[in-house]
Amino acid sequence: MSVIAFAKNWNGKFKGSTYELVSYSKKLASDLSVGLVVVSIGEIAEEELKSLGKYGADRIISVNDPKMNILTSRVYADVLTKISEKENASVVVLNDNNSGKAIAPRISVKMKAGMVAAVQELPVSLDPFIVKKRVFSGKAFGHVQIDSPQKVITIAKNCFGLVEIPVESVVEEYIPEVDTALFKVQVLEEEEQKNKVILSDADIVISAGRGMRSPDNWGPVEDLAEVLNAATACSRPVSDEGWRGHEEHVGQTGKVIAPNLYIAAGISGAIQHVAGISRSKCIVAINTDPEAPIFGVADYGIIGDAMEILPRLTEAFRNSKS
Ligand SMILES: Cc1cc2nc3c(=O)[nH]c(=O)nc-3n(C[C@H](O)[C@H](O)[C@H](O)COP(=O)(O)OP(=O)(O)OC[C@H]3O[C@@H](n4cnc5c(N)ncnc54)[C@H](O)[C@@H]3O)c2cc1C
Repeated sequence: MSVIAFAKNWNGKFKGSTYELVSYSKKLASDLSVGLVVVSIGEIAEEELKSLGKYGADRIISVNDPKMNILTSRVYADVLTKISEKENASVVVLNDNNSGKAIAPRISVKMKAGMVAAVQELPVSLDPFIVKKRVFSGKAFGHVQIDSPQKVITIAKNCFGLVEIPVESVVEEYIPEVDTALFKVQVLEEEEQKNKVILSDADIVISAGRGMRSPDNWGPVEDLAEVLNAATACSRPVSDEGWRGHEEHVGQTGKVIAPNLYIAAGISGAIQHVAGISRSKCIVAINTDPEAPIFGVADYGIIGDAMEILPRLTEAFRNSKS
């Protein structure tokens, strides 16, 4: 028996969320008294693979096939299912990011395994297997029991953190036979967004809402983001109005993010907005209205005009950096 963890790489590099996935999966495997097998797909340097050893990945299967450098969900799901069967997996763990969301349900169908997405912590119980996740747009937690012999879970960002258990990783090369029909639809090229911190990966997010009053007032938001090497985000009306692009919209109908620091300027804190940011480790709200609901979820609140406060924060961070 084993726990399988899918370690996605981005152009041959792992991210912090991959190391968190390995930390989580190592602890889960140890609680289940089974081995951990970390699977990497696509070309990647051995040194990068071995960096997973810091978090307890003693066994790594590398599907080092250039045909699989760009993620194709049908192909990746097939590869992971074949490896899960070969390794007699009891649980398959993926990150709850775009890749995990695309692959996990396919593995679940192929393996006839029960699946739960965006798990918040280690299972509440191993037998029966019960996991905890947010439900009703983050307003409540649900405990979900998976009864099938094999299970597939995706884990929410920042649900476990990084736990170092340094081991010497052993890397095995393995390329399973994949039906050529699965390559029918292929991503030929990926273009990376340049000079911008990607919102879903960002540790710090500066977000603004309708309180900024006009798209012309975004300068202070971008200045603070630049000083803090942060991503920018916005509330839904802001993107609906076309003040900012929809890729920045967070909330129930936008992106769900979990940065270490979320600064919300001129955002009222409607429940639909909070649904996308409540997993942030620290929320700082700037609002002129002391009764704004955002202060109910914020760790720190600043009552005042965002147009005045954002430049002062930028200046203070700039000074403290120099
Ligand atoms: C089905 C559904 C789904 C939705 N999904 C989402 C979603 O995914 N994401 C989302 O964001 N919303 C979503 N909404 C909309 C949501 O209900 C709110 O209307 C929206 O979040 C409000 O955006 P806002 O806070 O920017 O604007 P407002 O509610 O207008 O708030 C502006 C805030 O700025 C403050 N302010 C004004 N001037 C200043 C100033 N100079 N300095 C500082 N503060 C100031 C005000 O006091 C106020 O609190 C959804 C709604 C529905 C019905």
